[in-house]
Amino acid sequence: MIKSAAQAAHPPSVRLHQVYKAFGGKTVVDDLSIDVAHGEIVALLGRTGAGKSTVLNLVLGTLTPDSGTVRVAGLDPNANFLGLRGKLAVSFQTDRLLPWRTAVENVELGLLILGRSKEEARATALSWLERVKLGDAADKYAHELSGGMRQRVSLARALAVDPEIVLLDESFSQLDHVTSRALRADFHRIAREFSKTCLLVTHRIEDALDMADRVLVLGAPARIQLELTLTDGQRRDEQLRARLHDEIAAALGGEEHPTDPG
Ligand SMILES: Nc1ncnc2c1ncn2[C@@H]1O[C@H](COP(=O)(O)OP(=O)(O)OP(=O)(O)O)[C@@H](O)[C@H]1O
Repeated sequence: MIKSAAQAAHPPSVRLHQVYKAFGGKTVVDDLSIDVAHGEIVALLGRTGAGKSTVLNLVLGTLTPDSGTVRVAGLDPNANFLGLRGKLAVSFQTDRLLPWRTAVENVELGLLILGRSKEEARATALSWLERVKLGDAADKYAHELSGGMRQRVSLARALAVDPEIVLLDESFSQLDHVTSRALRADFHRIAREFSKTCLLVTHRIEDALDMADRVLVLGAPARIQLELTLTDGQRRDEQLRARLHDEIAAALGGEEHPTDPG
């Protein structure tokens, strides 16, 4: 990968070095090393059971490696949970919105927890809802929003605290193809505009091809089987995309793997 000046000036935002993890004698992560540079978008693709969630939990610090090291913004995430507050944000497959709060109240919650004033939190939350094209829905409750809109609120909530690193855990997987494609495009635009470092975990090839600078295909146990890089110009080249799609599908094990035709 060619490094930008910003990337060259920063240490990797996320670093896994020779990480090994087993559950009950079964190896799930096997000698995995990944560096995600500042501002880079990396997709981890793998079949069910490949260990994607385990890798994500290691980055979140909710799991510790049996051996090897994990660093997030230079910190051990397991030992520095509070130190990473506000630096690391996650968006999950389900939106996890609080149903008794409106969209804007959901987005401002993280800001209030970080100690921002009510006025500042409200203004920041509203600006993020505008960026995800939900300015008109600020006062609606979750049950008044579609699945795609709820996921947009969830992304606004993750981004509003201005994290250095955003983790996406199958964030677009439950949405229909048209909705998820629009959301991926908007997320990609925002991530670029704000130079966010993103690690996205997905089983959908289209998620990776639409957003990632680098695609890592994991075999089981989690070990890199294929690594591809993709520029924004290349991702718009339909022929190249089709070829990369096939290459990734083959590495994932062909037709057993769910793909996204949309
Ligand atoms: N806490 C745990 N205790 C025991 N086994 C676990 C634990 N967490 C994960 N595993 C096992 O590790 C393997 C990898 O699971 P993981 O959830 O990381 O895979 P995944 O790629 O995220 O799969 P999916 O796409 O289905 O979520 C599976 O065999 C799973 O049963």
